[in-house]
Amino acid sequence: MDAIIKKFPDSRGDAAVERPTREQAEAAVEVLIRWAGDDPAREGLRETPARVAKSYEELFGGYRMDAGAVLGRTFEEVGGYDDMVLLRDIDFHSHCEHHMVPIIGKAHVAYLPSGRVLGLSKISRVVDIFARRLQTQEKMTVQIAAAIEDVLRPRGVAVVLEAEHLCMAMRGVRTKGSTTVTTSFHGVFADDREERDRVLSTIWRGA
Ligand SMILES: Nc1nc2c(ncn2[C@@H]2O[C@H](COP(=O)(O)OP(=O)(O)OP(=O)(O)O)[C@@H](O)[C@H]2O)c(=O)[nH]1
Ligand SMILES: [Zn+2]
Repeated sequence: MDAIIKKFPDSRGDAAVERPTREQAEAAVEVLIRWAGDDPAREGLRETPARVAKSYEELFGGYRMDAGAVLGRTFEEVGGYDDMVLLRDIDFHSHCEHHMVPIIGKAHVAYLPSGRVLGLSKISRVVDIFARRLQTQEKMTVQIAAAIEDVLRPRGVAVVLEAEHLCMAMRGVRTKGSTTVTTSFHGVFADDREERDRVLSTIWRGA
């Protein structure tokens, strides 16, 4: 059985770990139910450890996906188009690595091609791959930008994430409705203020 999750080249800091068995994962959920104060043996909760273990495979499936492989399929046939490509308002759901509570937000991803372009869906897929890991918003922003930069070598990449952290809304400080914005700019978007302003104004106000 493959007990080790491979450290993907694009993962930038997500360590390789030994995977527990499903039985061990279910037992851990049972302990957390008791820690919350409920009885895992009662009818409504009896199947819950199994459901949670299964849902984790989906919610955290990003550890078993390789952004480089998804982005690897690029193409050139775009009729000479060489201006900015921006995918705006990509919904994502992640979990903060401090509390394992949801981060819900939108990603905006732009690049300036240098010959090759990406299939548009691949940008959403890459956001999803990094969202489905335990994250900080800063790390996720950098990972998305770095993955596109590594594979496509475009003239510029800009990634903007805006998200609500439920660990701040449901617990702790209980600040509701605040949005955290993070950005990562590479190439032209880092060096040229006009290009950076152009991408930001397109993200916030539309073309
Ligand atoms: N920079 C950053 N901080 C985050 C992110 N998600 C959650 N946090 C913060 O991580 C911090 C963890 O702080 P700690 O003091 O170690 O933990 P805590 O006692 O649970 O903190 P409180 O949330 O203030 O109750 C908190 O300030 C969270 O708001 C993120 O994506 N980026
Ligand atoms: Zn948190």
